[in-house]
Amino acid sequence: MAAPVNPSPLNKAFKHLDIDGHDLPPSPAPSSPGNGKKYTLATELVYTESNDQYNASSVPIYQSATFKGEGNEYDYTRSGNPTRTHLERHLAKIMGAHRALVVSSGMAALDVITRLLKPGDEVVTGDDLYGGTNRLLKFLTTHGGIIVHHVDTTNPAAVQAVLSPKTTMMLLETPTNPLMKIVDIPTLSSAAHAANPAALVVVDNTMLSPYLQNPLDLGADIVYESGTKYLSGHHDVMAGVVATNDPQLGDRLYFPINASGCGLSPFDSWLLLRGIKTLAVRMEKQQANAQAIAEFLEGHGFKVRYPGLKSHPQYDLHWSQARGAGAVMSFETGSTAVSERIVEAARLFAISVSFGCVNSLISMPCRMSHASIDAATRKERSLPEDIIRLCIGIEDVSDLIDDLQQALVRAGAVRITTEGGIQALDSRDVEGGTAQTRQVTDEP
Ligand SMILES: Cc1ncc(COP(=O)(O)O)c(C=O)c1O
Ligand SMILES: N[C@@H](CCSC[C@H](N)C(=O)O)C(=O)O
Repeated sequence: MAAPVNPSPLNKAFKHLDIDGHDLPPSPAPSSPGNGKKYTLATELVYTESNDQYNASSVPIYQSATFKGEGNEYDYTRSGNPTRTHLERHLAKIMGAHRALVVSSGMAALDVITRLLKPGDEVVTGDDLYGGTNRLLKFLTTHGGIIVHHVDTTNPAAVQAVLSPKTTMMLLETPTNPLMKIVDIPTLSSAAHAANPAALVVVDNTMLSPYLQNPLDLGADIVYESGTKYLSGHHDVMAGVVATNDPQLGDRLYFPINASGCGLSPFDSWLLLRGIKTLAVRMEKQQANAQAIAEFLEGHGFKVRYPGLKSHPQYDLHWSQARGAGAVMSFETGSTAVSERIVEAARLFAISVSFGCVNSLISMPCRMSHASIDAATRKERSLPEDIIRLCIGIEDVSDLIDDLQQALVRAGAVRITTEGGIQALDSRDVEGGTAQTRQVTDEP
């Protein structure tokens, strides 16, 4: 694919505008066929157009650190690379954003965003957050002079109580990781902007991806997500995405990427672009499987946290701002030891951190993804030590349910009913170790 040097005066005049009005370098330009029709997201995800000199169907990987010449669109890959630009423009299109930027991980994306803060700035955020997010915010409080308020963001009154003209950023996750709490993006965005019109509302959209939720349409100023998860979908690349509709904010976010060099590499940009094309089919299958599994667990007496279940306390709120429930859920057993046994007994579900992969995963957040939050803080924030997180993949759902069922039985988390079904044991029975149950559980 050539980054064509087109001497046409028309091209020069419109150098910074693509057909969607994005004020970005013009080449290479993935877009929809320019026939005026608005396509659905599933179609837009797949369609990219490039003006490659050989009409390559797959965007070439510009594995080059430097570009010859002076005053050209690209000079150095830290500053910009055609493969990365192609991905960024594709993401801007599917995220409904003016500008998207891709970096080396989800945490790098948050790092870029927090570079907007200055010592003394106040950040309002949730009490249930991904462990790495909590870790970076804590570091900024001890090393960057930032003041962070952790509150229950499902409670607008609690949020209101810490908002002030000093609030410069509100950082939200919804659904939260791992408690799957739903946060009202429009209400909280309005509250933050009312407290300080210059406050930036930032939403971590990793749990749902742009296929299921668009925080920029709901009042957020910046959306970011870990591309390591659903966007790429195969756990073969680390990536992060930051997007905004404000051109000046876009420039301010680009600055630390160029200054520090955390922009996504050409090969990883190519991998992420490939993953994005199958996002719709993966997500549809993953969330259909997740719904069936959540119903299976709930139907057998477990307390399941999943926004696809009517029993979710914020079911209506979730569906007022999202188009699907995603494929992550968590549930409790009443006993850390039982939870450990379930996780260890699963065979198809891999014991692994992360989510969004085509394979199903099982984990204990307090030991794994959220281990960086100390035990006292976890307790203070009501993060149950026995919580199990399931991240559902695209396998056959009956195989997944069979695997879970045998894990529950082997772990002694359920008893066999007289009808031959299974029923979650009361945590007191579990702690007491109902020998009868254990005996029938050894093999599936
Ligand atoms: C909700 C959420 N946000 C951000 C991240 C950070 O992403 P990454 O691992 O790509 O740095 C993760 C997981 O790591 C996450 O679960
Ligand atoms: N050791 C890692 C753990 C990564 S957790 C990844 C993911 N966000 C999840 O929720 O599972 C770390 O310390 O960050």
